Amino acid sequence: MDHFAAHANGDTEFSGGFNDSAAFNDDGDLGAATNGATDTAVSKKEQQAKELADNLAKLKEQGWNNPIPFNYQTVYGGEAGADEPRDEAKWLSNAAIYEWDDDFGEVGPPNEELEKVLFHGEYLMRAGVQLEALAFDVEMFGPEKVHPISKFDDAGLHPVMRENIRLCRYVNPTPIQCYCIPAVLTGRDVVACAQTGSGKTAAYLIPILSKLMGKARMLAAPRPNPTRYNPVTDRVRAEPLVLVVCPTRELACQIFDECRRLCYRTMLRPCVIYGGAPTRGQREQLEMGCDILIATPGRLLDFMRNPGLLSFARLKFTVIDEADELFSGGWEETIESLFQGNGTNTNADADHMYLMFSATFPKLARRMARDYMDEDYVRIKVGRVGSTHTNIHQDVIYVDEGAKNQCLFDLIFSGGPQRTLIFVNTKVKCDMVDDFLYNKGLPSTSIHSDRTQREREDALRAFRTAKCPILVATGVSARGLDVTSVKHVINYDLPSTQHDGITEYIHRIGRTARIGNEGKATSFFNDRNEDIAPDLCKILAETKQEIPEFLQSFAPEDPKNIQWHDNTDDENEAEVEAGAVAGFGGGFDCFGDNSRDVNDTARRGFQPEEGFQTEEGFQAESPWGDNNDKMGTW
Ligand SMILES: Nc1ncnc2c1ncn2[C@@H]1O[C@H](COP(=O)(O)OP(=O)(O)OP(=O)(O)O)[C@@H](O)[C@H]1O
Repeated sequence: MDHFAAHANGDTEFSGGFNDSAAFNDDGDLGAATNGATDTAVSKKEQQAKELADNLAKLKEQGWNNPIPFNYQTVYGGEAGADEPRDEAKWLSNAAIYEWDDDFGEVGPPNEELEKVLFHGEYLMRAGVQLEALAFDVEMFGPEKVHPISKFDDAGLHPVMRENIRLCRYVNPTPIQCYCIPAVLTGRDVVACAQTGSGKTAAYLIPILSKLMGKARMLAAPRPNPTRYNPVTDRVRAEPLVLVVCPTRELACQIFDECRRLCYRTMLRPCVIYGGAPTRGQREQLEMGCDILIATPGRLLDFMRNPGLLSFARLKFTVIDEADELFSGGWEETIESLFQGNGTNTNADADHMYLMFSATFPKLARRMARDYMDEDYVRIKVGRVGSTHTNIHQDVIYVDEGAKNQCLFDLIFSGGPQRTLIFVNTKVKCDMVDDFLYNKGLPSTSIHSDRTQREREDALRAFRTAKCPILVATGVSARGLDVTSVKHVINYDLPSTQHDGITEYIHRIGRTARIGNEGKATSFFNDRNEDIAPDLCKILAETKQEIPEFLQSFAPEDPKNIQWHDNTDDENEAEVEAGAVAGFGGGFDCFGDNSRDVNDTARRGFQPEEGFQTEEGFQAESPWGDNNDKMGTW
């Protein structure tokens, strides 16, 4: 039964929903019912109610908030997120942006209300103190040396961008930012691989937007003044300067969010279009003008079919984010047509820059880089492609399939209240696990691709605001999720090697311990997961985690010399050896010695912000904020 449906009915009695807790009752032998069907039903119901009441009391004592039923009628009525100003809009594509008045000079005046929404929300991600763990070796390949920055102030950024970075509380650039920002500023095409949660979005948005600031008046298409906008007479065609394509709706919304912050007080107008939400609102936003367009590929194709609505004639930057995901999702033709400009009237000027970001770097991505990017494109690699960092404490425990639910409950209960993300491998299981937890009295919700976009946005909002601090998700739907204070990721199911195996594992656990914070990942392992065991052990060894006894037979022989064959970064392919790949292999190392460069500046550059933890109402390491013991302050 659909847990959401039960919630929608306001069914707080916990009756009627899926509940397999009988499997864990002390005397849960259903066959022992001898007093007739009615008696059994009554006593089972009573027993469940008692069990639930006990659970609720225990959970409450521990600090968990009560499960909150969703009421989608109310949500549709517009009350959603009323206590989270950030998401006041019904759809994230309509979230507030800085509205530029023609009367402004070069830079618009502050807007206090919007500033609060964009920069001061308690649910915004803040850097933690364990930033050293992100100090990976950085390799850069390209035709000439690009000097990495160690401070944002050294990058020659537009003053408004510097101010917006300060408002975001980004004190120092992350390693990928140290390299990517100057590379983009020098006008080169860039291909970059970096770990999850390492600030890739800002690594391309900061230099691109900074380059456009001050030139927007000259480059941007004419647009109506929003303060005097008449939707009947003033509509324009959207002619963005920047296009960002990414694989998931949630990621598109997150990039849009970051863009709203970094465009603050400028005339650059960001818009986001993504599937599942009504096209109308998104179209209306484009008709008010659009300089930065963030899009998922399906909705982008839809809108591109209407040249009166969207044109790429002015496009200066095309960014492909999570390229590996887009390619494995079957979008390679769409991406290729964007690169080619075929039928898209894309501006093909020499100054049109292409950027490609990817956690791994599959063959298809390499071919596109070779075929469509400038010969002298820069390639940046932070750490080993597809690796993770030591801020995540990884545990693997042996759990038989049938014991997973109880184990999950015990694990969550023993961990105490904390934002927890649970991954399963199928949509059906996603609903089942969510229902199980909810019926046990835990505040959970779930997200997967069969949910409507309305439900997906609401589930994420509930998770972000900790109304439902437990989110059950399938891997695909939670890819790229950037939610503050996710303290525990649980792989209820480990990903199989047929579904991206260890790469998927890395993405999943990367939802915790982001940007210098710490977190925990627990994976349930049993005989069904043997396919992933060798790679899992390599990751555990590489990140100096304990390899449990039952996995010892899969442990790498020499933990100091782990061999990876991830097929993402094979420099020895014939084509590369033949020098056909410009920029790497065929190109030469930017640092002159044609070998790997380890840049200490970048390693030292990313330091925790002084006083960050002591700031009122915020503790980098605590989900609770100062002196708080309530869920509401997550
Ligand atoms: N220099 C910085 N200092 C502090 N926080 C930062 C900095 N740069 C980015 N962030 C924040 O870090 C978080 C993670 O960034 P982002 O989502 O871009 O990571 P990512 O590398 O794209 O991760 P993933 O691969 O998992 O999608 C975001 O909330 C972002 O606002």
